Amino acid sequence: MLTVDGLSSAYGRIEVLHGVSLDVSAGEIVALVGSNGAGKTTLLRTLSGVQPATGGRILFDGEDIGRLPPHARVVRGIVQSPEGRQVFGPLSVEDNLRLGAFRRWDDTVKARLEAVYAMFPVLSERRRTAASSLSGGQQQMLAIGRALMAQPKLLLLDEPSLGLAPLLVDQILAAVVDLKSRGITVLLVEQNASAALAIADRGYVLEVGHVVHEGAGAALLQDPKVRAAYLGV
Ligand SMILES: Nc1ncnc2c1ncn2[C@@H]1O[C@H](COP(=O)(O)OP(=O)(O)OP(=O)(O)O)[C@@H](O)[C@H]1O
Repeated sequence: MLTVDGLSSAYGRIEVLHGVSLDVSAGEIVALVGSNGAGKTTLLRTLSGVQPATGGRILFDGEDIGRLPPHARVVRGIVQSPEGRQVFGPLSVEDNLRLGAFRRWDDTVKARLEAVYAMFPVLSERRRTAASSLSGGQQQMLAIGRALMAQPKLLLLDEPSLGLAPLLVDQILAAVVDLKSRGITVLLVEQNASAALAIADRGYVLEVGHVVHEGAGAALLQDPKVRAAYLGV
């Protein structure tokens, strides 16, 4: 589904991704882990098109999308749920969700809303509430729900567990597994590497803009080098 080949990206003259290559197949959860500042967020932003690539190729369903603007990538099914949730605080939960539907504004919006509410019932209960008054976990559900309204084929999820209590982390990661069972492919960035690798089919470890390890999620979890460097074991 997604092939990233030698991708580079820079802020001004400072390159932070140095020729990253990875693959994501349809139906997989692929985790991208690594320490602070490794370039994980930059990679997701380069895939969704809000950050320009300075080299390399991004193929999605066989098409080179590396020069397409972000909205054209959304139309093709690449949707990002950003780090820090970035919900629209003064707007209601439902209006936040409706904003996610912009790429296809037709009579399926209501059914899509109901599907999100079925997945996250607490959002349904609070549909008229301002997003700013939701808890951190609920805001994360809203951010994921908003991305789902765009009907992603490939969901780019940036740090969904950031700042959440352990019970909520489990709930959010269970939701990610649920997305996979609904046929959505997920590229998941997480600081919480062990939790992410535990639910991932495959994973990549990024270190200062390079892929330094890759493999099955379970294999990476068992790899002594990965455990020592990234899992604090
Ligand atoms: N807007 C920016 N301008 C300049 N440099 C940036 C910008 N955003 C990120 N960087 C730098 O790019 C590098 C990669 O950052 P990035 O946020 O992609 O890493 P990350 O792996 O997602 O880390 P984190 O988990 O802290 O978000 C870091 O050195 C960071 O300081």
